[in-house]
Amino acid sequence: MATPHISAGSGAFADTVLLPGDPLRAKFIAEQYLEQAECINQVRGMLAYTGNYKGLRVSVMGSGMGIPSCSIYARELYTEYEVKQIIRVGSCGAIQGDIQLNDIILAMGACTDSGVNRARLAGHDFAAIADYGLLKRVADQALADQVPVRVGNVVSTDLFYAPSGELMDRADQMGVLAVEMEAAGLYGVAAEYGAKALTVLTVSDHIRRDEQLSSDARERSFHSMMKLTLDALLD
Ligand SMILES: O=P(O)(O)O[C@H]1O[C@H](CO)[C@@H](O)[C@H]1O
Ligand SMILES: O=c1cc[nH]c(=O)[nH]1
Repeated sequence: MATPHISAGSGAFADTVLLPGDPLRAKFIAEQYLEQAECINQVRGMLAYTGNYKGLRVSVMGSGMGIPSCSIYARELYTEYEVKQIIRVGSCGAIQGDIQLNDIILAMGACTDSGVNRARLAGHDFAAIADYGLLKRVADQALADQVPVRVGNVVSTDLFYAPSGELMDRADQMGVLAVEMEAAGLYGVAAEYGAKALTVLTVSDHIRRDEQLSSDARERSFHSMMKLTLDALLD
């Protein structure tokens, strides 16, 4: 059952996996939110845990940074561990001027400068979209909890340090809310394997303004996003 990247045994993952980029955020989520959390993977330091949230069995695992790393884990979780749905819980940089630090964004769709989804669709554009049922669950939970969220497009870039701002300028003009590095790849993998995926993001910095959260806050805060996402999974 073990894969080249995951040593967990058969049945070790729950049907639902939360997938932050940072493996230490995965550890923090397991320690803060899951009862009886058990560490089920440490290969490459990509920590994974399974435990219970208010009686629901849930797993959480780091994906690493960028579409290639995230795609490896997503594919192995869907195909080797029979995971049904993956929810990325990530950080992002705001693009639109009216978005503030710590705002929550639900990525209904994800643009990208990566070639992975064109490779999947014979060279053509693939509309990388969230699973509607998962998206609606989290949006409804946000409404019920009176947690403001923005729902829309993000852009998943290959380069964190881009040589020019052209892509961000065009994304801004086209209403793209934020930039991160995995959602479009995750949605492509989910589509390829007939599985479900959603990306929920907390704004950690603003690409137009000199504003950013510390690395510690990126690892150990984001409580509003975590509670919203986990509560949305309950019946
Ligand atoms: O905080 P995570 O979930 O890693 O997400 C964002 O942070 C990393 C870049 O700093 C990229 O992975 C980007 O998508
Ligand atoms: O990918 C990312 C994540 C956070 N902030 C950015 O500017 N880019």
